[in-house]
Amino acid sequence: MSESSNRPPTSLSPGQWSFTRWNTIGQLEALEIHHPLFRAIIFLQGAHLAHFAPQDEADWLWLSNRARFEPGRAIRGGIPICWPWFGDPAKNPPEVRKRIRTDAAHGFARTALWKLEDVQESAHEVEISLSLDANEDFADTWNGHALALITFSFSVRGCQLALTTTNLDSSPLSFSQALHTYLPTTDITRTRVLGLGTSNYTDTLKDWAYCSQEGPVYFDGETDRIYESGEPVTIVTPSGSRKLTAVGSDSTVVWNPGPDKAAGLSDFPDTAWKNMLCVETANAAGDYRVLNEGQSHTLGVFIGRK
Ligand SMILES: O=P(O)(O)OC[C@H]1O[C@@H](O)[C@H](O)[C@@H](O)[C@@H]1O
Repeated sequence: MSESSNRPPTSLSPGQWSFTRWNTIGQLEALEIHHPLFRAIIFLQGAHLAHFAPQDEADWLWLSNRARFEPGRAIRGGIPICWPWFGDPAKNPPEVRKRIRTDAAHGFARTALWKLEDVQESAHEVEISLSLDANEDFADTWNGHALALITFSFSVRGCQLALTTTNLDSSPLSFSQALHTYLPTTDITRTRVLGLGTSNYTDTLKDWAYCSQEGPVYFDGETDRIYESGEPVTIVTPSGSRKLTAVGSDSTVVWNPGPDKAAGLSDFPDTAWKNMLCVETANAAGDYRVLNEGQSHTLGVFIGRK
């Protein structure tokens, strides 16, 4: 970390923030929020929330100690925004796939530079909005025109993300997406996810077999599933619980790379799979969304205490 300042973005007037300031971390610009009640860090690249914690608490998000903060490189940990497609393009429904012109997973939003739109501060909350105009600048990888606007709301109760997509193109937009939340655990083998116990899911590791969940989700090796549920989930770890409450979502991805995949994963220590899991608030697989010209859809998650 280096070079902390109050450098304002062009769209906002200087000196108006009490708790928010610019910093350069690695090679990337970030907003650091140091509020008396909580702290957070958002990178402009990817509108990527890398840290959040109420004061005197450990970080609520997992961030790899090998994460690299470089232009064009996805940050391993925190909450990457997968948009305007989730996962492998080839595994997306044809309507989503037909706009994608690359093999790269998880869309381009997580490595694109977003624009700061607004910072609102109060004694209890900080709200920060960023936008990405996905126009012809992205024509190498995607055919469409859409606006993504994300608003982060931080308080001592937790953090909320609301990602609104508006189709600016004259033809209907089909897209998939996820708020790819990385969470810490002290022991993945003693971690479980509650709230998906009556849901069906696609197991991407069993040739995309369609399965039924019964009871809590446990982890005993690599796990990569798309659940057909947007119901609240509770993540119980040996050191505490978190509750994720979604809006605009009927799919939830649960992922842990396990030892073998971890060994080949970028910016990821070989043994880190023991101490993290991802629970991703999504519009994935059959839950992709379609917007006509001018229509919007909001995908959101509130990460709070149990
Ligand atoms: O390495 P990436 O592109 O950040 O993806 C990480 C994981 O993201 C998850 O959402 C997918 O379900 C996994 O299949 C994937 O491995």
